[in-house]
Amino acid sequence: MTVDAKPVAELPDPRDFGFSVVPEEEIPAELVSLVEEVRSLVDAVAHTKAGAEELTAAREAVAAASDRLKGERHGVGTMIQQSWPDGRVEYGTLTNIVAGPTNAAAPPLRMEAAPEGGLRGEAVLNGTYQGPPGLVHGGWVAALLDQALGSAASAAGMPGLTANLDVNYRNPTPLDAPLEITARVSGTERRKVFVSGEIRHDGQVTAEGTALMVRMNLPGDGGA
Ligand SMILES: CCCCCCCCCCCC(=O)SCCNC(=O)CCNC(=O)[C@H](O)C(C)(C)COP(=O)(O)OP(=O)(O)OC[C@H]1O[C@@H](n2cnc3c(N)ncnc32)[C@H](O)[C@@H]1OP(=O)(O)O
Repeated sequence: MTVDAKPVAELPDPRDFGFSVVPEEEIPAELVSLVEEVRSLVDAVAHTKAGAEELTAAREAVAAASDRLKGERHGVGTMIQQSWPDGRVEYGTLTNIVAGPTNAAAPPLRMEAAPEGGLRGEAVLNGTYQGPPGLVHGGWVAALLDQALGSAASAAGMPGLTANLDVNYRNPTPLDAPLEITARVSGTERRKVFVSGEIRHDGQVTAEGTALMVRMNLPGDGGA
């Protein structure tokens, strides 16, 4: 179903709407490396059996590290501009909880153009994303799909916000295992963008989702 589809010729530049934008290539390699280390730290803390002395020493080391980073900060809402090998430029938020490259709480998920159309990405979620024993929390399964579906709409030139998300959990989604996430636009109607996607492990669908994204109301849309 495609009615009155209006993909934008070029994605709007968030700078034109007053947002700060950081090009991904300007993120220092040292920050990328620090974020990786903090991801390991969160996992280590969540699972540690260390004794009181080691825990106290670790807390002091972490507090000292926090103090070192209490200088100038990016504001909430800062965006990141990512350029992909396929030539696609995407804007997201720097600290997006699913895909933000500087957010140590993000897995992170990165979506690239899939040969069959739409987008494809891979992620491994460790034990800090746990719901049932050994399995990814259902809310995080939904979050992965929401992000992938939103990215698919954005990659098709129709960035927007999720108005509705439906998730079917078909099989358990394992922790510490490679997950494949796929998403694509299935139809449009005025500003409504219908998207669908799946999460797979070892080729088996663990969850599938559909969403309605409502495309950003841009100047010149005439309210369509
Ligand atoms: C740079 C970017 C990077 C983009 C990067 C991409 C990655 C981001 C991925 C993460 C996605 C998120 O987490 S987004 C965060 C979670 N979502 C939100 O916070 C959104 C909260 N909701 C809203 O702000 C609003 O309700 C909107 C924007 C969704 C829609 O408001 P609106 O703009 O005023 O549009 P509105 O006229 O109401 O609706 C337009 C059309 O959609 C229909 N519609 C609206 N809501 C629904 C609904 N729930 N179910 C069915 N249909 C609906 C209406 O009937 C209408 O159809 P018709 O009359 O045309 O037939």
